[in-house]
Amino acid sequence: MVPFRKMHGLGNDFVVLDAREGSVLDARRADLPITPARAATIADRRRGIGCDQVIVMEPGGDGADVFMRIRNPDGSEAGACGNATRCIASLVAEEGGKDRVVVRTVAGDLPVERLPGNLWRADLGPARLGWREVPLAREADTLHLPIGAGPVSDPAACSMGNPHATFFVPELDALDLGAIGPALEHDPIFPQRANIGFVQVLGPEHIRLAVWERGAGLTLACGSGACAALVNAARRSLTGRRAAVSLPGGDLEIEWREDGHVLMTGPVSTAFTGAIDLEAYPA
Ligand SMILES: N[C@H](CCC[C@H](N)C(=O)O)C(=O)O
Repeated sequence: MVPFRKMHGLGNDFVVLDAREGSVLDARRADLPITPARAATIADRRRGIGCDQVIVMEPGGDGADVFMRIRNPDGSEAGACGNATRCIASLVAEEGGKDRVVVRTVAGDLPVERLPGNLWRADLGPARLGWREVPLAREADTLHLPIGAGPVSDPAACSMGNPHATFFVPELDALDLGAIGPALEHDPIFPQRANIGFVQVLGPEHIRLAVWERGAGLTLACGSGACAALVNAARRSLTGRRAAVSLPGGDLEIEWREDGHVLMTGPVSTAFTGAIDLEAYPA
């Protein structure tokens, strides 16, 4: 049996598996790999445990406390997951009795620190603003992309280690995100698809955000999406460089630092722990 921990950040939920040295899933063992197919079944809310992302902890290597592998329910690997970054950081901080840890991802090393009141602040690294960094399929102004669907158009785009487009709308509740999300996620301008954020600006330090996530669909919260939304709002002078981002699952505090790095502060929760027979999940 393989132990797992069911965690979430503002309702953006994860199944966390441990493949570090000495764990049942020790990454050096080839017999129980978390393949894309296996991750997809684990994430399935009927055939598996169910979650927005499957997170596998692997050895961090020099300079990092842990490596975080991120898989969406469709099996695709992602370069960033803000809410899971806080969750994984809290686990390794607890293990090591530390208040500051480094979570390594394919997109870079992310320092995370514990704050009072079950809050964690993660540096999600620099916002990448160039069209090749998003990435886009062709040269375009990342502040005004020539795409749209239904009532929305003219998004801004950036990468937080994963691709994001941000649409600015007058009233979030007037949108049918399920109807327009898939077409935008798969727009040909995004060669790696994209996470699609919809923002209603409430003031210079407060925005509402809903995200249709790449490979996952509508989630209650998206940490990297909140970072991208704040950066894109600030680039358009709709907010300052720091704002509260209100998502369906709750609020994150986001700051786009003068050095380009984006800080995200928010809570961490564990819902339950359990164990699964991984052999029952097709590789
Ligand atoms: N669906 C995202 C990964 C998870 C991002 C989100 N859960 C977060 O908290 O940042 C992608 O494919 O880039």
